[in-house]
Amino acid sequence: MTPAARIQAAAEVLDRIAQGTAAEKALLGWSRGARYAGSKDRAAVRDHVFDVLRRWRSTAAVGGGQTGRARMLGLLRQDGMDPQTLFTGVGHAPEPLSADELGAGRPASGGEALDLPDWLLPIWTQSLGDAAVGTALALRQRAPVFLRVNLARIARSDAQALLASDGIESQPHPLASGALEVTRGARAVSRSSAYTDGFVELQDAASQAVVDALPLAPGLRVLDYCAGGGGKALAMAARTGTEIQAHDADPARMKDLPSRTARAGAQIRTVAAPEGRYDLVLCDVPCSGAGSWRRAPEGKWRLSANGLDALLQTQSDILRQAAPLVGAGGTLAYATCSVLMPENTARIKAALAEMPGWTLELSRQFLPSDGGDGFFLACLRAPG
Ligand SMILES: C[S@@+](CC[C@H](N)C(=O)[O-])C[C@H]1O[C@@H](n2cnc3c(N)ncnc32)[C@H](O)[C@@H]1O
Repeated sequence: MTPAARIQAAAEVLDRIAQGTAAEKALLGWSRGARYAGSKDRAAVRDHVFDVLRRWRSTAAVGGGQTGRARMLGLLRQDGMDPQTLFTGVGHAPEPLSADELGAGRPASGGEALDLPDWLLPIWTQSLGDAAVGTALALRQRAPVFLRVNLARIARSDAQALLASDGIESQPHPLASGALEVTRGARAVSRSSAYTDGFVELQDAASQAVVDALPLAPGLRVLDYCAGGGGKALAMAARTGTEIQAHDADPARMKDLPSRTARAGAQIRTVAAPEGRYDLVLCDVPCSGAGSWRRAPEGKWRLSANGLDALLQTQSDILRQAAPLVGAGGTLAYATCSVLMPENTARIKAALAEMPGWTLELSRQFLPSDGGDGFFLACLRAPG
């Protein structure tokens, strides 16, 4: 496919997304009907689609309309490219721009320019203060690809060398002890021997930093209460070298955990009903995902004020369920991939008000300006 044909394809996929189809489904639908498209074409169309999703409002303003075609026009204009060199109508390129289209479009402003929903702006500003604009703008960019080196089995520099033998270039990232930022060859990671043999995992650097900050030690009784796919459980197991228990209200979310555990050579036991007292219980709760909107930008436009309220309720409920599982002097750790104060410090403040004798040991907000996604971690110590 030519670069112009990829733009036409992305515009069509974006139209399906605007009609309510999820991005992954819309991309799959397109690629099933596009047998002529090679892997580089699919990757390029996907990149265009996700670039627009991150900048859904501003591309529409700059492109002068709500269609996929207008948004692609806006994207090209924002990126300083001349759309007329691509909108030629030749081959599978988009049709040439009409006089109306050439005259349409205006600079984005306010929430549009930040690519945030208007209802969220006051919460965003209150949550982030001086970092509000910079954080919103960072979430309009593509996320770096980070790996977590399985330090239980290999040194970071040896993992780098192993990746390099498969053509993958990386550099250590200061945010976490095992973090590598992939600088070349990211698409080859899942086929590399370093990955298939369990020496590296895909995990955001701030997500790794959250685990680095937990009071973990070999032999502690540790429960990942909201384990999901197990990214943090695996990182905890690599740190302790001993068993981690994994639980999730929806056990189906943990279906890949046994194979990931085996690949990493880790010890993780899934538990349907956690029993007894633990030294550490991690609650990596469901959240808005506002810290990771550069990776999952649809979440930005799907979130509503009511949806956020429901999440806050769930987060508080989970803290209430998990606290009794923490033994005397043990730690209840609370994590989100959000930068919104109501989900972070405000949730912890509300929880502590209901937990006499508990103390706040650690509270840290990670922002995209630290390099990784936006994450929050708080550690609460049970009365001893
Ligand atoms: C943010 S995800 C966890 C991600 C995971 N820790 C990781 O690092 O890959 C949140 C998880 O919490 C689970 N969950 C939701 N409500 C829950 C509850 N009341 N108790 C336990 N888990 C719950 C969801 O099913 C989901 O898998």
